[in-house]
Amino acid sequence: MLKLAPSLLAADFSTLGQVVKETADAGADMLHIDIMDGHFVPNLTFGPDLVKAIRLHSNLKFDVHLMIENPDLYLKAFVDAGADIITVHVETCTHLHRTIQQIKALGAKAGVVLNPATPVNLLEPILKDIDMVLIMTVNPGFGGQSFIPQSIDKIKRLKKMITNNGPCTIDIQVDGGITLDNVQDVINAGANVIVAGSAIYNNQALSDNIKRFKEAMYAANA
Ligand SMILES: O=C(CO)[C@@H](O)[C@H](O)COP(=O)(O)O
Ligand SMILES: [Fe+2]
Repeated sequence: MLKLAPSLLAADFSTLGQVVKETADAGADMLHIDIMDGHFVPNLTFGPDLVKAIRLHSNLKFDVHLMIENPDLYLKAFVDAGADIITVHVETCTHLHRTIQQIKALGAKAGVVLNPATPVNLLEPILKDIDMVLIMTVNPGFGGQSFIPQSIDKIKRLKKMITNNGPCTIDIQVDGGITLDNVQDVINAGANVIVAGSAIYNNQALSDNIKRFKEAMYAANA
């Protein structure tokens, strides 16, 4: 199933409650929330209190992308704040299996993220334990960067690995530099959850952007 997850990082921070409501009304499937700590990535964004505050404005699934060191310390805070899916970077988890079990024990779905230079075969031992893999298609830390073209082969390798692992329902999410020009390429390669920030929140109408993205997504999968 194809899903569109607009990334709040590119939205107008002065009206976040309203943005979240409009994003849901316009037909987004999830809301992607980028959490950055200034250590794992060279940028700072939101914490659990912000997630809790915007939770009041919609029932959208909250997809929380943790770009933070020591993620185990904050899992409960983000689930309590309203996260439905928590995604952790393999590069930040010394005990990845334990972190995944903790996310699930808290009642959230568990996702795992790979930086562009991290190979997919690292996921083989935990593939049966996760709900989603996120392939970073830029280096994490900032919105508005250009898509890394080698990501297409990486998505294909991941898709093959998941298929060879037997019947399962792991979502393949992509994040970074996704536009109307490349969204069909990533879907044809095997991705089904599309994160887009600057291509969704920009000077054009939010509802038009979401409509155009969903049309392009479903046309790719036809
Ligand atoms: O996690 C990140 C960046 O680290 C992303 O979620 C960005 O927010 C995507 O923004 P665009 O590349 O679509 O502008
Ligand atoms: Fe993200």
